[in-house]
Order: sequence, then C-alpha cells, then structure tokens
Amino acid sequence: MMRPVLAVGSDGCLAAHTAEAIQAAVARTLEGRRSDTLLRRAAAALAGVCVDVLRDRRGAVYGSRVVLLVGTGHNGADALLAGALLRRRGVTVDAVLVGDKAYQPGVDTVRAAGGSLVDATTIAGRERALQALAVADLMVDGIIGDQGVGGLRGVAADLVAAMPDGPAVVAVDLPSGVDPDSGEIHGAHVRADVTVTFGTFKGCLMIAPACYAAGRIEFVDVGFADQLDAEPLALRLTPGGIAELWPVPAETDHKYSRGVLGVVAGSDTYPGAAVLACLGAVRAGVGIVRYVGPRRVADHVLSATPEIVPGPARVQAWLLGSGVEDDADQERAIDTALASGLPCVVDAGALEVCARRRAAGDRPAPSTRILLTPHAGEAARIFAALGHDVARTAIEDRPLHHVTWLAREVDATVLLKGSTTLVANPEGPVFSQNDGPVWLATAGSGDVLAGIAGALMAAGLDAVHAGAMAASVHGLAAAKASAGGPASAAVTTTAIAPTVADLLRLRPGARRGRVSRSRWPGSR
Ligand SMILES: NC(=O)C1=CN([C@@H]2O[C@H](COP(=O)(O)OP(=O)(O)OC[C@H]3O[C@@H](n4cnc5c(N)ncnc54)[C@H](O)[C@@H]3O)[C@@H](O)[C@H]2O)[C@@H](O)CC1
Ligand SMILES: [K+]
Repeated sequence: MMRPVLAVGSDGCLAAHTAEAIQAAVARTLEGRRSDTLLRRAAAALAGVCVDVLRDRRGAVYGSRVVLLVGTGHNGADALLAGALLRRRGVTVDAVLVGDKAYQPGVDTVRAAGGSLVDATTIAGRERALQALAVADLMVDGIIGDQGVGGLRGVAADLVAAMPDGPAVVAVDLPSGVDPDSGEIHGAHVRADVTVTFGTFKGCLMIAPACYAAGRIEFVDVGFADQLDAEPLALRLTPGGIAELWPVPAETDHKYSRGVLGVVAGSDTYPGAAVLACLGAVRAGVGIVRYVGPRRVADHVLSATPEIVPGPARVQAWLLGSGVEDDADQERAIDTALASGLPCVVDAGALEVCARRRAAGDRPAPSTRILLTPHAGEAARIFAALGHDVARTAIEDRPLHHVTWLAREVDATVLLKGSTTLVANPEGPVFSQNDGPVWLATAGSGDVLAGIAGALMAAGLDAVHAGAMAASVHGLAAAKASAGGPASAAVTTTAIAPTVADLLRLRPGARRGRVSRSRWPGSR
C-alpha cells in the first residue's frame, strides 16, 4: 500500500471517506451514548454557518426567512434541529417535508420553537412550499446525506427545480442528489453556495463533477473522526501540507544533489512547449535542466532560460513528451529514457508509448516513479491505444472511475488534468487538488505543470506527491499571476517562485535549509 507521508486528516492533508466508513464510525461513536448526540452537535454547527451566511448576505439574522428542505433521514434531522435553533434568533422558519416521514423529535422541536411545518407531499403543501421558497433569504438542503442513491426524484426533484436563484443555499453534508462516494451526478441535484460536512469529507466534495455543486466547504468536527478506521477514498494536500513537503536545499546541497532533470520536449511543430516545460522546472527550483531536442527548439529554450544545459547526460529524472510530435529523434530519446528505470513525468507525445509498454508488462520503473499527465482527451486516446473505447465525455463525467482504472491498467501514477485534478496510484487513495482559477485552461499550461512535477521528481519526491504538489502550486501560481483575470501559461511561470515563497512561510519555524531530505516522500 502506497501511504501518504503526511498524517491523514491533519491540517496538511484533508481526507474524504466513503459513506460506508462514515456510517460505521458514527455507529461506533454512538455506542452507549444518546442516539442524538452527534445530530445535536451537527445541528448547532449548521445553525452557526446559516447565521454567518445570513449576516454576510443581509447584514442581519433577526427577521430573516429560512426554508428547510427536509428528507426522511438524519440529514433532514440536522436541518430540523438547526431550524429550531435559528427560530431562537428571530428567524422565520418553514420546514418543508419532502418525504413520507421525517425525524419526529426534530419535527416536534421545530413546532415547539414556533416554526411552521409544510407537508410537500400534498398538493396544498407543495403550493405553500413554493410560496415559502419564493420569499426565502436562505434555503437549507437537508434532503439526503450520505445514503443518497441516484438523482433526486418526485417531490424533492420538483422543489429543487423550483428553488429560486437569489437566496443562499446551505447544504447539509453534501448537495442532495449527487453520488456521495464517486462524485458522479446521475440526475436532479441541489447546487449549494456552502456545504457543511461533518467529521470528514465525502468523496463527492473532492471529486468532479459533484464538487462543483457543493460551493464552499465548511468542515465541522462533530466527534467521530477518531473512529474512522477505513482507508480514505481521497486526500487533498493543503497549502500547509505542501509547504511541509516542499524540497528546500540544505547548506551542504549543490546543483547536482538538488536534482537534475532531463527534458525531452518540443518539436518543430510545438517549440513553445519545450520552453514552457523548462521554465516550469527552473522556476520550481530544480538544480539543473538538461534539454534534449531539435537545435531550433534548443535555441528558443536557451533564450528563455539561459541556465539550461543542452544535450543529454546523467540525470535523476526525466520529463518526456510535452510538445513532441512527428519527430523520430525525440521519439528515440523518449524510448531510451523510458527504458532507463529512472523517474519519469510522461506528458503529451510520450503518453501512448509509455502506456502501451507498461500495460504489456515492460516496467523498468515502479508505479511510484512514473507520472502520466493526460487531460481527458489524452486519457481517451491512451484508452484507445490499450484497446478500450472510452469517450472523452465519459472520462469527464466519471473522472475517479477512469483515473483509477487507467492507473491500474498501466501500473503507473496517473494525473488526470482538469479544473479539479486527480492523481491516482494503483495502490492508494487518490489525491484531488483544485487550486487553479478557471482561466488556467489555456494552451501550454500542461507543459508548465509537467515542468513543476519534473523538478519535484528530480528532487526525489514520489510521483503521487510530486503530481499533487505540482497541480496545486501550478493552480496557485496561475491565480497569483492572473489576479482574477486571464492567466497565460508563460505569465503563470513568473509566479511559481513567489508562490513557493508564500507557501514556505506557512512552515512552522521555517528557516533556510532546515528540512532533511529523508523526510521527502520516496526520497532516495
Ligand atoms: N446518525 C447520526 O448520528 C448523524 C447523522 N448525520 C447526518 O445524517 C446523514 C445520514 O443519515 P441517514 O442514514 O438517515 O441517511 P440520509 O439522511 O442520507 O437519507 C436516507 C433517506 O433518503 C432516501 N433517499 C436516498 N436516495 C434518495 C433519492 N435519490 N431521492 C429521494 N430520497 C432518497 C432513502 O430512502 C432514505 O430514506 C448524514 O449524511 C448526515 O447528514 C450527521 O448529523 C452526523 C451524525
Ligand atoms: K443534503
């Protein structure tokens, strides 16, 4: 089992668990205690988030109107108990029951607190529910939590379709209607501004496309996290975690010990890809880049990054394939590098040859040293090269399924690029990073990402951590460079070093050269 190097669930590494693991942890926590212990804690936290959202939106809590959409399970119970707490703050509360039953103690509490109860399964009740939604300041989605199966149906689907655009939506645990574990969407679902998650993340809060329906995530520890004993489904490195893992040279280091990256990138068709990949690596702090490619491309690379050394020689890791197309010399160089057993970042023009070889059993390097970096279209082409007919849209709809399948099939680490990037190794939880602005999807941005990952692998990090850290730093750098506007790949590279500097300031007691190499994941 490939283990994450930071404590899972720590400030440096957030974890998402399956619904099954969460239910088991809740059951263990409740043994010998009142069954509503956790519900009450969750409801108090939920009410607190609603208060904050109302203050932000209206400037006041008293006099606000909140509609609770209440399902049949404990997700609805959380909403009801939170609604009763909001009543005490002078909020008008309409609890709309969307199923044939509801958590009775919650119903009683709302009624006792002076809230109104609306049975939306009747025609008159549905009419009242629509009227309440039309004047709401905030809507609480307590329809389904981690027991959700398929998209919303019946009354719930009708009411969600009728939710007006203006008021804020706070989802309990997850936006109802999305698949809790896989993050897939199979029908009608809620779109939230804020999702309050209890004890851990659910997979759907980290994985596309469902994570885009969750809005901002508020994490609340209701007291069962220590009972979660199953392997996490997904992990996310936080800026603090990346800072902890980022390779910082010691006083005794020199350019060779910091990492030498060989770059086989660019062709006469795509010379710029080589420039961007090399800029990415240099600005992420690699010791030396040795560039291998056509003379004309090497000239471009050298004029953009004079510190680069042209020509092949000994390296500690390779970056292969960015911008390589129809170039026999480059393809030969890629073949030689793949056969070397050294760590490789495998991009664009090197993806299919690498995948074919590894699927056929030719694996000179273990899966933790090979990082394939396809976007969904390239992943579809890799699947085709392996004999599977998989459409690009299928990969975008089910990224977790496809990235884990591909990682197993080629026995390598696969970084599936997207607005939310997933990094999967055959033997461990997937990492999910989503720090980039929407502007990041531009030509050349993948070359920069590959360069950053190459610098990290040359420094000794394993493919999973290098991939997750590179995706995050690349996204943060694009956000910094663009300052809210468009981000080009070349301008993003100018923000890599300042972004790393910002991150390193998060390191407790950060001082120059105080991190020992033995702490880096996969260090040799
Ligand atoms: N049990 C506890 O002590 C705690 C529970 N909590 C909350 O409770 C949730 C889990 O509660 P439950 O196990 O009762 O399950 P849910 O509240 O997720 O709801 C299950 C109900 O939803 C229905 N349902 C499933 N899919 C549906 C669909 N597509 N359309 C319409 N209805 C559908 C099911 O038939 C079932 O009746 C958590 O996600 C969390 O929000 C938290 O408050 C933490 C503590
Ligand atoms: K929900």
